[in-house]
Amino acid sequence: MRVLVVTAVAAEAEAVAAGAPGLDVLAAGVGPAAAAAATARELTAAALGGRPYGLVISAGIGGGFAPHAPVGALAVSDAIVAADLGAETPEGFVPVTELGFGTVRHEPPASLVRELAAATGARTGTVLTVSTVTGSAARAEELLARHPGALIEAMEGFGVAEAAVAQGIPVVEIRAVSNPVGPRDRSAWRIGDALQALTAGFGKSAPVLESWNPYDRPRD
Ligand SMILES: O=C(O)c1cccc(C(=O)CC[C@H]2O[C@@H](n3cnc4c(=O)[nH]cnc43)[C@H](O)[C@@H]2O)c1
Repeated sequence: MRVLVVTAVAAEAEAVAAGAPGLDVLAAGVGPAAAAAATARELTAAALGGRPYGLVISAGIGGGFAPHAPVGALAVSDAIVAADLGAETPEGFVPVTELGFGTVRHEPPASLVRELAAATGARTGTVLTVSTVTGSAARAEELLARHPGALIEAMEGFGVAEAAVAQGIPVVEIRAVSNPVGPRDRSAWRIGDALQALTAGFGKSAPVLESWNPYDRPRD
């Protein structure tokens, strides 16, 4: 099974490739729109070339919600959620699904999440996709109140997932925590530590990714 890993920037792609050199890795740009466009292009080219992908992974660094996702931790998504796709109303935020449109959530195969977490020691939980990085405690609390299972905030997963799901391909997100979600503090960033955790996590994930087959598993 071919696996496509989609990161935002080259440093993340290099960290993934250092851990799992056998995977195809694409640096697609920052944000959900760039991620969706590049992922769709890559999946379509592979399918037209007769070598379709069987799994897509959104990967990179991300913000961690305290206390469950400290800096340097690795997380595997059991849900990929668009956290700011909706409307502000006098009563608060309303997701697009409640407005009668689209979707805000994709769920990776449970067996894959379990096996990746067991192999890597990663935490599992919801990974939020946002278009605006959280910069205050109030916003972090608001997101956690709406998504009590949230572990991570990043900017690409939902875009990658939309592109994969549109082509019937399973998707999962793997993130290493570079900073806490909350008040803006560039001095608290640990990008090097997060990239190292990403490399180690992909190194441990490689055997799972080589053997996982969505077609010969009992139902999740
Ligand atoms: O300038 C800031 O305060 C700031 C804070 C956090 C992240 C950024 C970025 O521009 C990084 C975007 C890039 O990295 C991923 N990422 C890493 N940490 C976070 C986060 O806390 N919230 C959202 N995204 C994050 C993201 O997936 C992008 O690829 C700037």
